[in-house]
This record gives sequence, structure tokens and C-alpha cells, in this order.
Amino acid sequence: MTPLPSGATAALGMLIHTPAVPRFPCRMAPIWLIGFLVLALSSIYCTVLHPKQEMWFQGLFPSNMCPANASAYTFYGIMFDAGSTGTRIHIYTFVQKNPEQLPELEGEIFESVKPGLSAYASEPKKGAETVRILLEMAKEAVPPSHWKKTPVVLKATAGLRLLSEQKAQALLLQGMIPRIVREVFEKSPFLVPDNSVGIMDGCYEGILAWITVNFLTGQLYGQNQQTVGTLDLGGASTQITFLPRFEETLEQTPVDFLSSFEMFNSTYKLYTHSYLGFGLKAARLATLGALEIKAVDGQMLRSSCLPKQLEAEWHFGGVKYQYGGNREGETGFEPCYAEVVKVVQGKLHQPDEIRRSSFYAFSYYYDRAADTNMIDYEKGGVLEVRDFERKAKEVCDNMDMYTSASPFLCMDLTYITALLKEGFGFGDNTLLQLTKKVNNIETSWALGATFHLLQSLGLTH
Ligand SMILES: O=c1ccn([C@@H]2O[C@H](COP(=O)(O)OP(=O)(O)O)[C@@H](O)[C@H]2O)c(=O)[nH]1
Ligand SMILES: [Ca+2]
Repeated sequence: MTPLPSGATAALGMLIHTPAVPRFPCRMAPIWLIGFLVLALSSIYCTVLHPKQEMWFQGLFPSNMCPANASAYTFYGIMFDAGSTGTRIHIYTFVQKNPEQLPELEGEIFESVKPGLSAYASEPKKGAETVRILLEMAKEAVPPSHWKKTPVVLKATAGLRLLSEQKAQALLLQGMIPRIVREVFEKSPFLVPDNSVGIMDGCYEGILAWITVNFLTGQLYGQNQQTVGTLDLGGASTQITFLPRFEETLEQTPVDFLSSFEMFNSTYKLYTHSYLGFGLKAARLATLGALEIKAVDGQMLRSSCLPKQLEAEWHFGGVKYQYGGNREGETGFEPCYAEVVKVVQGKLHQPDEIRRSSFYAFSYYYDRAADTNMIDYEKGGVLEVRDFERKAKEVCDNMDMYTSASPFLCMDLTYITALLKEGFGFGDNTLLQLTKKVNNIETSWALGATFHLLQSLGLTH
């Protein structure tokens, strides 16, 4: 495994450049008065306020105009996350205040589109166009003088790895989407490193998300580091990553679940695994039995986790599925749990230690908890594993009241419960910190991947 950045950002100093500029009266002030005001404000800004406080006039001054800041320089990194359900752009701004200090992460611009690139298997040009439109945003966010030295990279995750064989060949082996996306990058004014478009190995997904979360929560530098484990639930795959505290965990873990890397002068030996086919949407297909059937077209797939009278169509990864409720048979939490548990039982490694730890959980864990008002959509919150089970029972046993927004709500909550308890082996009272953003930065593998990228290009000191 390639070593991860040893000298990346060590402190978070976030200045928010969204000044609320008051409206001035139309009459022009005398020119000397304007000059005096500019000098006075810039001097207050440079000597007293910068970088501690946010003021309406702050955005009027370039960050390098203050003498104390003369050696500060800003640089950027652009990371695309091509996931199974959507494509996202992360544009990060870093500031190096002086050569002795590590650069700081100043902020992130984030945007996403749906569906993901795998939905464009038969029309790769359209897929690449979604990337081009997102990249236009980067031209707004990064000043033209920095375009040439700002790297742009796209990493695809589980969606593309799951595509049916024929389409996967067209897409990956012949490299249609990667080739066209690379052309989009080459036509842009940004720096296009070698291997700028590719598929990310599952184990990196977990490690890089763990780095992001532990960096953002301040656990990768300074004293008293108490790292936190991370749980990511994508559409097609799911990852679990933590730093084992007990020797016996290391002894009882298969070697391919352990990865070592160095960061901020420390070496971390992480437990990490990506389970392909255990993402929320892949689990829906597995529950419906769609993965065992070769030609799913025309087959009605039924489940006790769906509203009884439902019959509908669902497109995922370029394939059309027809699904519906158990018209004749049972519906509700119990029969649903019995169906769903088969998808996970005995298929995942269960490290003992996790029963005694707490974890950060994001992506679909967050979305389903927010959809059912267990947490605030903006702020997130802390839940116990048993809260997912309680909510799954409530939704599945009252399907008509809950499933108008998504017919899969009962199945999704039941799957999350089964994955946590029967899959990973978490206890009922294990605490989960549901988090979408920390300090306004997305909890995604993309930040960890950008550290790695900047380090490999020698852009961080
Ligand atoms: O920046 C992101 C990336 C993903 N997600 C969540 O993760 C889900 C699915 O993940 P993804 O499409 O990345 O699937 P994967 O390819 O990881 O299996 C999305 O619907 C979101 O809920 C998110 O909240 N922010
Ligand atoms: Ca993902």
C-alpha cells in the first residue's frame, strides 16, 4: 500500500468568505474618503481581526495583502467521487501560512449529481458530460492564476465494479467512460496527473474516509489522540474501518483486513474492509433475489418488506427490475427481518472489539436516520444500534403510514439493523455518531484521497 501523506494539513483554520456587504447610498463619496476608508479597514483587518474574526469587509481584501501574510499561499485540489448512485465534486482550498507550518484546510465546495456514471453504460458521452458540468464549478471556485497547478482526479467506487459483465467490459476494459472523462479533464485548464481517472480499490475507500473523519475531528495530530472508527454505507458496497486497541484483535483478524500506513509521523495499523454487494441498493437486490436470476427482465420480485399492494419498476446500474409486495403472504418487520438477515448472516467478519467502541456512521446510515426523523438532517446526532431496530419495527409494522416517500424504507431500515447486528456483530447499545459534515467539510473519502494526491504530486510540504 502506498504511504499516505505524512506532511498534510495539521490544523483547521476555516475562514468563511461570504461577507454580507451592506448597501451604500447611491451618492458617490469623495475619492479621498474612499481611500481613507480602504486604508483604515485593511489595517484593522490585517492587524487585529485576520484571521480570527469574520467581518463584512473581509472578502474585499485578497488574503495575501497583509504584510504578516506575505508568504502565505493558497492552493487547491479537485476530487471527483464517482459513486454507484451519484457523481460528486469536492473542491478543497488549502492555505500555507508559512513554510515552517503545515498547510491548513480553508474550506470545501461540494456539488453532486444523480444518477452515477454506471447508469450511462450505454451512453458514455452523456456520463462524461455530467463530469464536465461539475468541473465548470471548479473554474468559478479556483482563480485562473491557479488553474494550471490545481490537480483534478476522478475515482469511481463500487458501482462500476458491480456492472453486469458485458457493460463492464465496454465501460472499463475498453475504457470508454474513463477515456472520455479523461478527455474532459485534458480540455480543462487544470493539472491532469497520470492515472487521473480510475477505479478505487475498496480498501482505500475505508482508509481514506477514516483519515478524513479523524483529521476533521482533530485526532491525527497533537496529544491524546483517540481515533474513531468509521462506517460507510454506499449503494453497492459498505466499509468498516477502525484502529484496533487490543492485541488480540490483531491476532484474530485475517491479514487482508489489516492495512498499515504512516501519517503525521505516526504509523497506523487499521482494520478495514470493503464488502462489495453489501451496499444498501445491492442489498435490496439480494433481498429480492434479483442477484441469483440471470434474466431479471419481466420477473416480478416480491418481498414482505414492501407494501402489500405495491407493484413498480426500479432502475439500478443500467438494469430494470420489477418488484412488489407480498400480495398473498405476510408483510411486516418479522418476516422482513427473516428475509433480510439471510443476506448478511455468516458473511461478514465480526471483530469482538467493536462491541465496546463507538463509531462515526455516514452516507446511507445518515440518510435513513434523517428520513425517519431519528436525527436532524443538518446537524446529525448520536444513536444506538437499537434505535435503527426500533424504527424498522415502527415503519414495517405500519407500512401504509410510512412508505409513501420511498417504498423501500422498511427494507432499508431492516437491512441496516441486520447489517449492524448480525453482519458486523455490534451490540444493541453501541453508539453511532451520525455525521454528514464536520466543520462544514463533507465526511467522505475524498478529503483523504486529496491529501494523498497532493502529497504524491509534491504540492504539500
Ligand atoms: O459525498 C457523499 C457521497 C455519498 N453519500 C451518500 O452515500 C450514498 C450512496 O453512496 P455511493 O453512491 O457513493 O455508493 P458506493 O459507490 O459507495 O457504493 C448516497 O446516496 C449518499 O447518501 C453522501 O452523503 N455524500
Ligand atoms: Ca461512496
